[in-house]
Amino acid sequence: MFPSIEEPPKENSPSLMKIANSDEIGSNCDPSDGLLSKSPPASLVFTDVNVVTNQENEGPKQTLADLQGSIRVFCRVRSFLRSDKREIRQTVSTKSEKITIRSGATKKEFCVDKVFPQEALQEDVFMEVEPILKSSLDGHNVCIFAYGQTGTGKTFTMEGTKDRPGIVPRAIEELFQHLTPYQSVSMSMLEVYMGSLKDLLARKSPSVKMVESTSKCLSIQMGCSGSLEIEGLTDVVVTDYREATKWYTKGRRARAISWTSVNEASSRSHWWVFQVVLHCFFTKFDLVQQLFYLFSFVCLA
Ligand SMILES: Nc1ncnc2c1ncn2[C@@H]1O[C@H](COP(=O)(O)OP(=O)(O)OP(=O)(O)O)[C@@H](O)[C@H]1O
Repeated sequence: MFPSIEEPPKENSPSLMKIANSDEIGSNCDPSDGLLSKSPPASLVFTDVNVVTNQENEGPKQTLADLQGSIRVFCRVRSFLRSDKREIRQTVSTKSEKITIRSGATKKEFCVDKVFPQEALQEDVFMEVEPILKSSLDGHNVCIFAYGQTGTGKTFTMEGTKDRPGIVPRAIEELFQHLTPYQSVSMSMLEVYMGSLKDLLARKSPSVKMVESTSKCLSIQMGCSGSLEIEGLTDVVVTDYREATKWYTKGRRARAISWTSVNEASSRSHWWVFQVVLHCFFTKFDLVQQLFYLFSFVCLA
């Protein structure tokens, strides 16, 4: 038996994602700026909450959006690695909402919602993101977008390692902890590489052995509601954290990986999108209906 509501929330019209313009996010923070190459690299994590008109749940989420804005910009400074060849100099200084970068006589300051210094842990980052992820369970689309030059720690922040899990595994775990019997989860993963879209969860064709060559090339279509849809993108239903992790790992392995002069294990996909869809079921006038909300995790290389 699904929960019944007289007036269901207005139909959500999910788009694939909203990519914020770099002028909108943060203050003229351009990671390609030469200054950054002499500093511990910094990457940005954006959370973009699309507020939809869910009257039933407007309260808590609306308060969060009102207080903190629907777009939040975080900047994480990567710690120096043993492999860093450059001379280590203290060219970056941080305050909780400001980062200052010096190069010779030049000084640049950037204001963001939150700065994570070099010593920040994965837990610290997730603690900041968690309330926004939780709010999506109240019926809102959420996009977390990582941006920064190669080797700045985007993959580390989003995925992390087995010992130090990042935002994505923590978010999936959190999602399944709060799932109600009237909700289900499906997921998809795609990569934009060399100008084409690839379905990273596409099932392997028995005749082709290479994972990369089995990834389907997809096209973007405009849906009848005006939303963007990826035609034929594999969407798998997952029932628990373990199954979700299994599919996520499959998608990761299918991604293009190469090395760059600053990152031996660069993801090299120009960007990848991991999308989790929360399906919510309810009855209205004795008919089972469904709404869905999106969590999009985007990593721009
Ligand atoms: N906060 C951190 N603490 C410790 N190590 C880190 C941290 N951030 C990144 N690293 C390490 O730095 C290296 C580069 O990070 P990562 O691969 O995440 O960069 P990236 O921005 O995703 O690069 P690319 O765009 O090339 O894929 C990795 O070895 C990663 O483990």
